[in-house]
Amino acid sequence: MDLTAKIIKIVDFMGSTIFGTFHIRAKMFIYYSIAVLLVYMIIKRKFYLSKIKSIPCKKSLPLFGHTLILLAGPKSIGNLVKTFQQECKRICTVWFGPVPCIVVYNAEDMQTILRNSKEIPKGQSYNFLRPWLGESILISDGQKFRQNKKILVQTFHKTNLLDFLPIFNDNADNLIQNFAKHVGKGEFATDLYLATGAMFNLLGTTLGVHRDILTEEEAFNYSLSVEKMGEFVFTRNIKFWLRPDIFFYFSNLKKKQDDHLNILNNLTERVILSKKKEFDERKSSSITEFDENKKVLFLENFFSATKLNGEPFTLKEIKDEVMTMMFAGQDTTTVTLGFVLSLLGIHQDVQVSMHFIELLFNNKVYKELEEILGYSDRDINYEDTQKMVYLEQVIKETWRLYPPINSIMRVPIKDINLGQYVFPKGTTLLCSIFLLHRNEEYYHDSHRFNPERFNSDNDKNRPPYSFLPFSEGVRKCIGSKYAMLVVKVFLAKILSQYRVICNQKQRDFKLSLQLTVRRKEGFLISLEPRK
Ligand code: HEM
Repeated sequence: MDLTAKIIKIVDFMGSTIFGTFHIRAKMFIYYSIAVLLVYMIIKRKFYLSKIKSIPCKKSLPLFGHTLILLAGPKSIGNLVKTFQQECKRICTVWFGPVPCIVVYNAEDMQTILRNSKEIPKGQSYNFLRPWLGESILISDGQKFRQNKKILVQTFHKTNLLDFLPIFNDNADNLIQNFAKHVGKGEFATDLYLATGAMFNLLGTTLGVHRDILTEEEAFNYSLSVEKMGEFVFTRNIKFWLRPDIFFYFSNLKKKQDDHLNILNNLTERVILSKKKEFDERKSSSITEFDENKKVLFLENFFSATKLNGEPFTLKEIKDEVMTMMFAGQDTTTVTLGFVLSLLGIHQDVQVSMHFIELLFNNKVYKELEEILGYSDRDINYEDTQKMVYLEQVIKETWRLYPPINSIMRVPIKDINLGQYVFPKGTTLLCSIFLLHRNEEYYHDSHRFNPERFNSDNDKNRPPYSFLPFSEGVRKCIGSKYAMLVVKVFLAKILSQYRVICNQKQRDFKLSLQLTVRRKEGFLISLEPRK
């Protein structure tokens, strides 16, 4: 008997075992129930669709929605922005296959959403991050979020940030040494140097370990895996058929994800276990030797803290938080540095204060650094960073054009009525920081790099919730001050040593708008010595 005949026989047998012994009335009952369920689902769907009807939507294909367009990617980022700005001015529905998602990019709706974290929580929107970040602060809501946030915010308090400065300076010097190999030798990709620099900062400041514990290869692999994991999560969101776990588990993407997760898990566990051993030995050796003030923030806070139920945090829970810090803090600062260097490399007028330009543009970055640091390559202290006013404008303008986290997601737990439209319960709201920052309503000539937008006068005139690189409200980034400090130290060190050149035009950047915004071609720059 061939295989097909065998299968038919098995199906026949199963059908008669399930239904054959049933009374005819029982069979009819099952058929009617299925029909009623289908009708109920169709009505429910129609009712749901009527709620989002008033939100503008670009033409889409049945079943596939906008997925094919999203997969092909915009021909240029300018096209994408134009489409949103001209066809759907403030808000629009995008279909990921049969699943709608409301994209928001106006300040008023952003405010409504981000201020109402009780009725519009993160919910299930970050589910695909769970295999990587577990139930960490970035993903959880409610009590678990509040419990973990209490411990984490201590780490990022201003008084602690000052203690991090020697670590930032040391790692910036290490980066300069790596850059030195490329000085005067043309264009090179800075991505992995910047990523490992950002990673070493986090290792030092949150875990209390020096970069020496890793080989160069381990550091590169870890940084690459963080980037890849972001890519996989994004792909799973767009390719709607990979959303259900059952399909994802048998996909090639899952295999690749597991490989990168292994790299991240192994290294993180290794560091946590060695620090835990050190912590326990120090604590038990002698009470007097255990200096509370010297404890390593973040990690040791988790070792000594207890949860709301009085139990200590498990290794898995601590690992989830560490992985979250390494993701939230590494990729974001890496791309910030990459974009600032690229933009300054293009806009030489902003970077260098040549004599005649100085008359037109005072306060340019290099002039400012020269005034603060003289010609010395000494370490940067906190007071120095406070004087870097123009550099701060440049960083903020870079965050406006290329917000590292380009969008965040929320899911309302009840219908949110906004007058002209409704955010229905259970629908993903995608708050696009990228599109908000290019909204002509708030930023005239929005594609142009112009740090003057952030001078003290212009800063006051911007409507609330129109500049959100770190989001806002209860779920605002906890690392915003840390990020500004580390970026200033790194840029001050790089720019006072080297003149940065970037040969691409800004409009030729090939952007990938995944979890973080990046240049697909890499952050390509060349360096010339300053002195
Ligand atoms: C340029 C640098 C950074 C940018 C642009 C940035 C941006 C953001 C944004 C937009 C969010 C909100 C995410 C959401 O609501 O879904 C966020 C959350 C978060 N960020 Fe950052 N971040 C940066 C650096 C950092 C650093 C350095 C750390 C820590 C080392 C950090 C830790 C976190 C954490 C833990 C959250 C979750 C907060 C919560 O859910 O309540 N970030 N960040």
